[in-house]
Amino acid sequence: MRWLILSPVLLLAVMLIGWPEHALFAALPFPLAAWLALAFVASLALLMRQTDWLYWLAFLAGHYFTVQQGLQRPISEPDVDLLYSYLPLVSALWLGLLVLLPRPPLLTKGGIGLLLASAMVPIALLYLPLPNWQASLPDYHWLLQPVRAENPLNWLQASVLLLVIAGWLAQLSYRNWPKPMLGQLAVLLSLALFYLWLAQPELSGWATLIASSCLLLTLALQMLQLAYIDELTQLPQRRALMGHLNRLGKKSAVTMLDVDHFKKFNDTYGHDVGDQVLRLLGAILAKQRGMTAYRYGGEEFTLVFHHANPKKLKEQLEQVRQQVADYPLVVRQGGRPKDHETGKKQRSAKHNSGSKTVQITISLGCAIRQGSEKPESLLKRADEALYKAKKKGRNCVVLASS
Ligand SMILES: Nc1nc2c(ncn2[C@@H]2O[C@H](COP(=O)(O)OP(=O)(O)OP(=O)(O)O)[C@@H](O)[C@H]2O)c(=O)[nH]1
Repeated sequence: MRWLILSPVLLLAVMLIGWPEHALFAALPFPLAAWLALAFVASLALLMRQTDWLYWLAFLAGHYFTVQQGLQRPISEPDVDLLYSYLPLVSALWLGLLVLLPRPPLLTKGGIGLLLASAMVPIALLYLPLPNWQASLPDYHWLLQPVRAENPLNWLQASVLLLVIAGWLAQLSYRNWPKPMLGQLAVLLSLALFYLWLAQPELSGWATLIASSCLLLTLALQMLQLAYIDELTQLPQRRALMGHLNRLGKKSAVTMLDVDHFKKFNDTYGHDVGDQVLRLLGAILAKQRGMTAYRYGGEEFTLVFHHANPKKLKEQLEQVRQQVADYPLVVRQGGRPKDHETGKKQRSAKHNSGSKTVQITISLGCAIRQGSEKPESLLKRADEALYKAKKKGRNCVVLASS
């Protein structure tokens, strides 16, 4: 789903490569479209308290203003050519810095300073003595030669852009492709398309519109995540479960499962180790095939099945129970290590005294849907079956009788 964030910018790339003469590029959908898109996404980001995005939107606004003021004349004019030489470099470096630097909260001195700086960095290029700077460079250098004859993007600009994009991709894969970084990458890619197809009329407006759409999609997915995904286990939570249960087919089943003696576990090892266990259990459940796992709340989880075969259900649930019971959990005792090095030592074989391997078990209660039984009643029967499993001695599966 997260890849949806890049879809507007990929669509723009396909259009530019396949249909560069398309009438779409002759004009924006309506005058001021790019400004309105920026304002709309900024208002939403404010409303949703995702103010980090305002730095990016401020940069896009400053960039669009600079292009409107300074790049709407033939590239053969020396000051236009110079502005074009510096804008991609400055954009790539500033956006790279925005990712790397810690971003202060918006309503602080640092936050307001960063917001103004993000808008002013591209605009400053309109007023800086670029010709003097250029005069100090050697007359001819291969780094300043264009990459493509029909486009003045030079090797230096292209290398910095590529370096920033490559750094971004490396960070993305290292951090497991988080949504905000995909949104930031989409902004950079939109601008890169504008620099590569500079001669296209209205492309700066389209690039701003597309970058705003990517940020809008990122915001929407972030909100979905907040509303439907449990932060600790990364499983969908109760609100998502209720949505699923309301769409349930006639042949289906629901299982409630619960960690055994979890209170004692928390009391023995501490709440943070208890959290590690829930996270791990979430990962084990998410990997199961043929069922959808939810965190119901606390140490309770729910599994939803789209079949009503008791024998198969019992087999599948026994498998889950066994997998959890067999999983060796290495827990760190005596709190978290003070630093990375101590943590590394503690995890190594020679210095294993701070860790202990423990096991947990789960009890499961399953109910098969009867006719058009209501979700609440189905859940209640699964919960009763879970209660029976606890009474039976825990670490077992009980199927509710029909
Ligand atoms: N670490 C951690 N503990 C949680 C979380 N949510 C609930 N718990 C704990 O889960 C424990 C549940 O305890 P009980 O309902 O008494 O159940 P139990 O000890 O597992 O006993 P049985 O279910 O009868 O086997 C409580 O101690 C809660 O504090 C959580 O997000 N993290």
